[in-house]
Amino acid sequence: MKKLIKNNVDWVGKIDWELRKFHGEEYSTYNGSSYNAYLIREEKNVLIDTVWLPYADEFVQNLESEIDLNTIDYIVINHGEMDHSGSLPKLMEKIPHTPIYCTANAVKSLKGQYHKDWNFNVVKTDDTLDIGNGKSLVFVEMRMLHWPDSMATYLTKDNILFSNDAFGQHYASEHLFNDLSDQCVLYQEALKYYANILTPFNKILKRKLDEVMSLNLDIDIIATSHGVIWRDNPMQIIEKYQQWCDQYQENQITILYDTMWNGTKHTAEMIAEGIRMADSEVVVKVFNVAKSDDNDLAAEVFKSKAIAVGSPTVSNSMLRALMGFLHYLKELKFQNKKAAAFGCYGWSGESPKEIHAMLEDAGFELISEPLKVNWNLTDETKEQAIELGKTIARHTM
Ligand SMILES: Cc1cc2nc3c(=O)[nH]c(=O)nc-3n(C[C@H](O)[C@H](O)[C@H](O)COP(=O)(O)O)c2cc1C
Repeated sequence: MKKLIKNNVDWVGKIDWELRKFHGEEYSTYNGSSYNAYLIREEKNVLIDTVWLPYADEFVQNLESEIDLNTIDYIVINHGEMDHSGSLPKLMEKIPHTPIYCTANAVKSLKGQYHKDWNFNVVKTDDTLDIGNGKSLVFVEMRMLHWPDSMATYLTKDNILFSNDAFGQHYASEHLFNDLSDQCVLYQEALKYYANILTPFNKILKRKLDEVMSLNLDIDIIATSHGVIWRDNPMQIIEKYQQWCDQYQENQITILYDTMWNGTKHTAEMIAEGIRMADSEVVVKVFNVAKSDDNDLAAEVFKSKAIAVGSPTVSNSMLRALMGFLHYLKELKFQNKKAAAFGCYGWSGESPKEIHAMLEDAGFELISEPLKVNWNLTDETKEQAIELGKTIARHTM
């Protein structure tokens, strides 16, 4: 299957309707995904990226129905990760000498994964490749967005930026274009993708966006490597990225907890009540971490000014779903967010203190001492929970 993108550029990728987990079990993909590869046919024929390994046979067959593989002059690999390069070995069995254009780091990642010494041609930012008919490819290194090997490729005259993982989303969509997609799903998936994949690289991304903007490229289309392609006002997603990479916050406070006998749940609810009493405008959301999806929760934290995090004490520690999630929060390296810890206990009560320490270690600014509730709420501890909510609200107004 192919889809026309513009003039002599076709999408030759794979829509993966059934994908429910990505990166192993790390990333939830309720809306599926796509692996976008592109074929440019000018005086020179160029393939940009491939698709994930399980679809290699299908990909190569489709490509063969489109073009005599021997007439592919260049292959551009924007990023060596398996979901984009996984079909390369199968393809290279058929056209082993075709030059591959990629960054120096992509040579390392491709050789490291596939152990092949293909005809690599290393490119750097501003390098160009003439493809005839007055058009050329311009390469822009995107180091650490999100691997050291990442780059984007710009097609002049057609003004298409093949951005690879940047600006993508895990969203399977029949029509592949942003104007033909469900706008709410698209926005939510783009934000979730940013929060979970790109947040750790905020500072690099900020610099890179400035650099790309300073190139003054006319961009008519942003052809991502996952999800839909931005052709209607493509600058909208660049503008969103400019906001998202700059310590993004909405007027939201999120409470995350786990519980066995609901004491910590009721405490979470009282903290929420206190926040609402102090600030009637703020959006307050409460989630049970063990019953929620970690990636959705990370997106909620991404939107939040502050979080309150609670677990009962179990065997001198916290419940393990929360432990895992706090570890994940540390990986995401959020900045400029406030936090507080709480939890019920029976006799020793280590959990709130431990949560407090892990949040601090994850870069959150702790705005109060941990709240400890013995067994479950009394009038006194209920008031303390409400007061904690008010304190969080006051610190974020
Ligand atoms: C398996 C188990 C282990 C526990 N271990 C501890 C502990 O080490 N220290 C402690 O203070 N309380 C411990 N408790 C007591 C709980 O922290 C207490 O029941 C608390 O009120 C539960 O809060 P929840 O209603 O939010 O689940 C334990 C409870 C259970 C069920």
